[in-house]
Amino acid sequence: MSVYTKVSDDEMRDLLTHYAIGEFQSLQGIAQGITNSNFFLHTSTGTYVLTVFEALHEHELPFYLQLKQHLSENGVACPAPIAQKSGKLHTQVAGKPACIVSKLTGRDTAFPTEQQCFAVGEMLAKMHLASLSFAQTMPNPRHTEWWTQSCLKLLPHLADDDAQLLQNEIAFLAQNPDDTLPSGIIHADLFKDNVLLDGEKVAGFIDFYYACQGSFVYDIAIAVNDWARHANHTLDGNLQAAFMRGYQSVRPLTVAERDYLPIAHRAGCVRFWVSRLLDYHFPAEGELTFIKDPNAFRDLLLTFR
Ligand SMILES: Nc1ncnc2c1ncn2[C@@H]1O[C@H](COP(=O)(O)OP(=O)(O)OP(=O)(O)O)[C@@H](O)[C@H]1O
Ligand SMILES: N[C@@H](CCO)C(=O)O
Repeated sequence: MSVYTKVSDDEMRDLLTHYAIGEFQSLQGIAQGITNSNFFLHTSTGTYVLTVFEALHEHELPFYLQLKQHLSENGVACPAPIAQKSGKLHTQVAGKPACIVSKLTGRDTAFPTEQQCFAVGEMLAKMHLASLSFAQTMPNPRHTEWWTQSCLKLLPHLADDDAQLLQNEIAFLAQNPDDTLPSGIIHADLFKDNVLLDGEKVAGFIDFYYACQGSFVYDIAIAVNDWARHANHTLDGNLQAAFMRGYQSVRPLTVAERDYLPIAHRAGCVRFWVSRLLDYHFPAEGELTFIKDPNAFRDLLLTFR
């Protein structure tokens, strides 16, 4: 149950006086999610989602909330932040940073269909195009420099084969950067559990808290590495092709992007192999980390080499 922060009805009643979304009725904890405390907030005008941030700091919120606002105003399915009467998008609840966003319909899936992969690819392309008119930027905190430094920390903990593979791969990526390819703000973590689906349609992308500047093809590869990945850590060609068809129905890849795609898949594997290895070997004390299998991305990486 991911509700770490207790919020009283009185506090919510007070908070809602700063918003124009009606009177407080009730707050219901959402069981899913790992990092933050999420609630369905029922008011006299409808249901919203309240997120109380357990790790992000208040000064970090405006970028993510303004991004969601920009995307939702530009045809990208994602929660729209609800502004206070003062215009501010974030607030504080129980002394922690918080926000209220619109509630989406739908649920995530562990076993997507081709149609769903097509729809997610299509929406990702819309997000990339919409990101081009977003004026703010955010460096990628988990790219070349991060995985190079993290690798040094991880090496003593890895089996020889894995250590060799990771070092070779990082050296290969350093020689094959993506920094001349079309770029903008990318989601950077568009896994299956970060998309709510309503039947075959995308109800919305959620969890924008790794969004940053990056190449579009890298974002595509991160998503396909999860949406099309079988339990045996290989990609399903049909799901992969459906995702790419959906994406390219909105934004066809350039020749340079198409050529780079296999490398982008390898970069996406390194990114999540490394973060999962760090979670596994260095679980942060007091941090609520649900450890996912690092080898899924090592094994997938081997299929691209
Ligand atoms: N805007 C929304 N509309 C409807 N449901 C939502 C919305 N935002 C979040 N949810 C629900 O809350 C659950 C938890 O949200 P989320 O995955 O963002 O949790 P988190 O703890 O903030 O992040 P993470 O799980 O990545 O650490 C989602 O799986 C979804 O069911
Ligand atoms: N999507 C990530 C976790 C959140 O960043 C993973 O599955 O490793």
